[in-house]
Amino acid sequence: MDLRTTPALLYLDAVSVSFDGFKALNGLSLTIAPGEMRAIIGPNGAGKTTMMDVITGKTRPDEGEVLFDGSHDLTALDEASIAVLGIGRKFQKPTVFDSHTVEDNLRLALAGDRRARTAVAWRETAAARERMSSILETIRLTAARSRLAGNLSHGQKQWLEIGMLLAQDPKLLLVDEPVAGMTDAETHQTAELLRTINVEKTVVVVEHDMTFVRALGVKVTVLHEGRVLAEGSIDQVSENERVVEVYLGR
Ligand SMILES: Nc1ncnc2c1ncn2[C@@H]1O[C@H](COP(=O)(O)OP(=O)(O)OP(=O)(O)O)[C@@H](O)[C@H]1O
Repeated sequence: MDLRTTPALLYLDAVSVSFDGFKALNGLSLTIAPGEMRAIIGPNGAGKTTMMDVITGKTRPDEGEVLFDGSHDLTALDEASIAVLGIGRKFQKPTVFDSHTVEDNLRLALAGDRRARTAVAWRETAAARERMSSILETIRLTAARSRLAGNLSHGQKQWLEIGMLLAQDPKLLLVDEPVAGMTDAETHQTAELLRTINVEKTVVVVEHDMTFVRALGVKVTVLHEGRVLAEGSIDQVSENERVVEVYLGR
């Protein structure tokens, strides 16, 4: 039995994934501390999505170790068990229910099982109402709580989806390209929103938008060819010649 433990919330060591002989991840090692927010950048095909797929159990690594919250071996768990452990993922494309209000979308997420329950059947306790208000405040949609999700702006839909993730109370949030397609103002607000969330949650965010990554003001990991090319502040990685060559300078 594997009894390894780690103080990191997320620990990847020498993780490799091959697709038909091509190594999408090639000895990727990365640790995320509890309470940290980390930005992951890198050129197309660097392995960012594959890394998220490995963490969430969608893809099994061929080699390497993936530990969560001390000693949970994520390579031995399926996607549902990993979600229950406390890893929530937001994909790039919002998948909110357009014909439901903002509040009902959140109610469905708070109720836990979207398929088995309806918003109407969900009994609203005072504690649940408080959580709803707190999430609406965090995602900046208090004033839009009664609007149909389909009528929200693209940015607001992304925030609603982040709220639906928060409703599941994960320990670790994986956020994939949250500001793609957003206006400058929304991009700026999303950086603030993630910083607010990071007060309570550990966050890993994959993004190409350097203005946004700079606004986050957190440690940056640069992936290239399936492994870590550089790590440090945005200023440190921006000055790294290899990073400029393979990514920033293009
Ligand atoms: N299911 C798959 N089958 C075959 N090849 C795959 C599969 N998934 C990913 N790849 C390949 O693995 C490499 C890494 O892809 P990945 O999507 O992880 O990169 P990425 O860093 O997320 O890129 P992007 O910034 O474009 O989203 C790419 O060359 C991709 O074509």
